[in-house]
Amino acid sequence: MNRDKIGPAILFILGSLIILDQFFKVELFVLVLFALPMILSIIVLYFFISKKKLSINIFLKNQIFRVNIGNQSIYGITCKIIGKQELDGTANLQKELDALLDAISRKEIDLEYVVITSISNKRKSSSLILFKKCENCEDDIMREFESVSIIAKAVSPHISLVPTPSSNLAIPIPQIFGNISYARVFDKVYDVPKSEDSTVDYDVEIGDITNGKMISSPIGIRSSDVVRHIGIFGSTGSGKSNTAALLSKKLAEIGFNVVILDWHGEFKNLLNDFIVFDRQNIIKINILSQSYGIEDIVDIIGDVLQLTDPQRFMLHLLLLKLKGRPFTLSTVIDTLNQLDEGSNWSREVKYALARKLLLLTSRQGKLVFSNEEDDIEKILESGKYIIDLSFLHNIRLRRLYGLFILKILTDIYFRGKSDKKILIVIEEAHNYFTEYNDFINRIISEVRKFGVGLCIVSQSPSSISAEILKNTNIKIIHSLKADIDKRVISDSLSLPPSMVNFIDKLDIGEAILSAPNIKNPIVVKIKKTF
Ligand SMILES: Nc1ncnc2c1ncn2[C@@H]1O[C@H](COP(=O)(O)OP(=O)(O)OP(=O)(O)O)[C@@H](O)[C@H]1O
Repeated sequence: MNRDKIGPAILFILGSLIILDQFFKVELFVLVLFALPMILSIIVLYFFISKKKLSINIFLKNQIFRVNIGNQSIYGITCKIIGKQELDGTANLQKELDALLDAISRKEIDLEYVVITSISNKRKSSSLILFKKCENCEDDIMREFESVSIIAKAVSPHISLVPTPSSNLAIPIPQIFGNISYARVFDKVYDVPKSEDSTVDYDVEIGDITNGKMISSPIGIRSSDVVRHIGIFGSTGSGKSNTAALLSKKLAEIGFNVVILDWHGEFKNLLNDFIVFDRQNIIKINILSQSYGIEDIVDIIGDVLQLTDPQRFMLHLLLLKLKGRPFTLSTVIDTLNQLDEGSNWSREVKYALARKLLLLTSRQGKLVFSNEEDDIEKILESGKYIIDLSFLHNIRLRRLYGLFILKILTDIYFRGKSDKKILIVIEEAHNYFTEYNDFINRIISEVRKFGVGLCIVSQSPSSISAEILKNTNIKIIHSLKADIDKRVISDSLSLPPSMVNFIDKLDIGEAILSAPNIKNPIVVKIKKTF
């Protein structure tokens, strides 16, 4: 029976007695004699029933409270958040509190946390309550409190958490806040990585789920998702190369061909069982080879040398005419001269094109572009290779050579010449992007169905084309410092605010992983390759 039914019940009894009195002319004191016990028994019944329904019983042990509600128990602990200001006022308590709550929000546990800030005229105080629905779990609560206290010491040296004793009547919300006046209505909503994510299926383990302090279960990606392309992003020194090397090693172990286009020549130190092509062992490319489609060659040269449309058209004509002749400075000039001299317009285009093509016939250009073509398809047919591009000092030449290798490799797959899947790692990928990215944008969307997975590695996701970002379905985000990069990544992943705040706080080797096999992005500590 609830409280608002008592009044009507008593009125009903009184009304019935008055009617009885009218009909049977009973004495008033007899009526009162009847009515009183009835009313009393209703009140007693009410308290008895309501006590049975909701028994709240607060119990205290080591500052831990237990609240029994019906047959459920909640265990918890309340702690005052006490901030101590330095004498010279240098402690940034707000920042420390944010860091502490950030760290707590990353913990993967089944406890609930509530921050309560009470504000009155005289006092302002904040406290943290951690609690859990459970039975006999004082020890769990105490352990959690100790772990939170350790985190507080590490991330917020001027803030301490002091447990508040509860009485058996109430769980007090503390009134005094250290030696400073401090209150804040906390407005952040945290989306804590859920432990269910640890049950995802994967066959390429890359690390362990972490909350920044503790490591929980191992996690990885599915090799079947590799052809949906991988993006590894992070500032210098954040751990990108290690992650790319780890993926290369693991995928090679399960039968992928792996080719790394190594911009700075650092991978041979990370993967010493890969075959290395470098200055001593250069793969030579014949641009005029019969087997390469002219459209792709025009796009690659046009993108890297930033050719205008008329120059691209002229290049197309030039390549058609040059077929079967050596690609040397004199043949290029000769052939250009044979092309229609009809108008001033074409003469200007010709000279501008000839000037830009000088790069390919330069001393460095001749190291990699040659008529004595190597059988690249044979060389890279199967296995694991590092192609060290760092011996090419001219950046545009390095970019050209890298893209030609990419084209030749993808052609092998387009023609169905390999039944093994391949991972092509494009290190320092931002270097391949210019104002025009026709070739690389086309490749990334086409190669997927042919068993080719691209792994784009870059310290500057904001310099990568939107097309590429959209097409990398597995993203591994190491610490990023520049605001523009953080924004580009958080927009492309629709990251929750707590994770966005976190991108620049990740430690070396830590990364946010977003992949088709994982429901929500999670923080992972990547394994070290060696
Ligand atoms: N998962 C990891 N665990 C522990 N240490 C790591 C991890 N990943 C990288 N490191 C260490 O961090 C340092 C930088 O790593 P790495 O070269 O992979 O970073 P990077 O982002 O590729 O840097 P850069 O852009 O300068 O090439 C190295 O000393 C490496 O040993």
